[in-house]
Amino acid sequence: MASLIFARSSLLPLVRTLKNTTTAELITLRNKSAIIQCLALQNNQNRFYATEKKVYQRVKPHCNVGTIGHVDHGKTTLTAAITKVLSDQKLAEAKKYADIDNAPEEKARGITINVAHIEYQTENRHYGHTDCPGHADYIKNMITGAAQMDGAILVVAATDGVMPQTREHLLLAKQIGVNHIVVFINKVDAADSEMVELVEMEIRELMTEMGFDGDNVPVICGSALCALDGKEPEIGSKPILKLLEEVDKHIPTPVRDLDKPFLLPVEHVYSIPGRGTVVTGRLERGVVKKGTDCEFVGYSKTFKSTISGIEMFHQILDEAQAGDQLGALVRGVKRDDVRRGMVMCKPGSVKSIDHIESQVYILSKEEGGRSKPITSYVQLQMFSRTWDCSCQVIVPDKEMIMPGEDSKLVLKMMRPMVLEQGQRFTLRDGSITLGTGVVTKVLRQLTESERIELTEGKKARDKRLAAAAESK
Ligand SMILES: Nc1nc2c(ncn2[C@@H]2O[C@H](COP(=O)(O)OP(=O)(O)OP(=O)(O)O)[C@@H](O)[C@H]2O)c(=O)[nH]1
Ligand SMILES: [Mg+2]
Repeated sequence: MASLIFARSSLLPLVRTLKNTTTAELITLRNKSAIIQCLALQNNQNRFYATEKKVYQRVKPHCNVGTIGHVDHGKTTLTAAITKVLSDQKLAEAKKYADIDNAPEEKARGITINVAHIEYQTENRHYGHTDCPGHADYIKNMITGAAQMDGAILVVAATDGVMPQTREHLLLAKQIGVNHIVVFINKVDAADSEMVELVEMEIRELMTEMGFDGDNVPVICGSALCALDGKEPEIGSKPILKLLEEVDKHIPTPVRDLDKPFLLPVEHVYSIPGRGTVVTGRLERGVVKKGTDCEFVGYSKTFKSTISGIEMFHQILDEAQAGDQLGALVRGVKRDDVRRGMVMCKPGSVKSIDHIESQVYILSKEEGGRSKPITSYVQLQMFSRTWDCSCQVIVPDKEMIMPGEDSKLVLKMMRPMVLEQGQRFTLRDGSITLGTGVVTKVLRQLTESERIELTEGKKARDKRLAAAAESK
């Protein structure tokens, strides 16, 4: 929000000098670069920024991908090779290996991740590409969604075949819902063709075993190093182009947030005398219009209403889009009916959930976490969107999770809240952030007796059960 205000206020005087630019038009602009882009377009001569700053032109659909796979199998070399081959077609800026491998540090909820964000295009799409320098960075990046991937390129060296991290990255991809994978068998310059065939069979088998469509997954064989060095096009640049063709075809363009049913996590609720109740927050997805029916969900409650007015920056508008920070006037709702943490959404599009399976990364001490491991039955505070709620953790499959480790975790919520597959959250204990996670599966609702046991303890549950039996 701050940056939006900044963008508007710093650019407004400049904008006003332009002919044909009304304030109303500006309100619909999303951010600084959009404003710059719009100015450039309106001004035809691209006088303002085009010479100083590259303007991102949204002409092709955007897709986020990344390279995953075992250490040293050639993920970074392949990333560099892709930019090299595409730069020959003026579709990317060639990046050197060292530019990618020295990825700047990025902080995602207290976790430092080294991640390189590379940009390139094919004829059909614009890509954001993520490459991480190390195994731990991949795990953290995938769980925190620091660069959420719509699909991934799995790199396997023909010289090694499937290795432990090939498995681990695939498993994690499956677990968190990165379902579209294209395989690149790398280093074919250093392996004979029989070996390459064997590795291909091995990967298809592994992927089938993990629940991917192993028989039909595109597998391309080549040498990233040859492509990067501009040598042997048959195993160099050609397979890279083939790979990109398969990525274009096989990884679907994600549904844009604007096309999804709308959802706004409530940040604040105000009562405005003479007008009614206004809820504020950032529209996470979809589009809302004045007059739209809505539903409030959270804290075990669900009720319907209608949006009778929308405001942004103290101005009234008819429609708001994903990304907008807005206030919505809601009909027939009392101030006390709604509270921060609920969501306002398209009726019927979300549910309150109290039992989930997740994949979490537990922070190490150096990352600001605790030095103690996490064990079953402890109670932690879970934060997601604008709500927080106590929950009980169950560590399945093992005794405990050590700091710095990632693991599956089952969470039982003290109160049902809006949670969806793919939703990210953090776990805290007092003022310490212990870990971060992503919902991988919604489990069945807790039974009444499980709920009593969870909120009031085993004794209370037994007492109630006994009382109920007696009254029968
Ligand atoms: N012979 C041969 N070597 C390659 C090829 N691609 C990469 N290499 C070499 O393999 C080594 C590892 O390559 P990287 O690109 O750093 O591998 P990585 O998967 O990014 O490694 P990490 O980020 O450490 O997991 C380097 O020495 C590369 O030069 C190839 O096609 N053929
Ligand atoms: Mg690398």
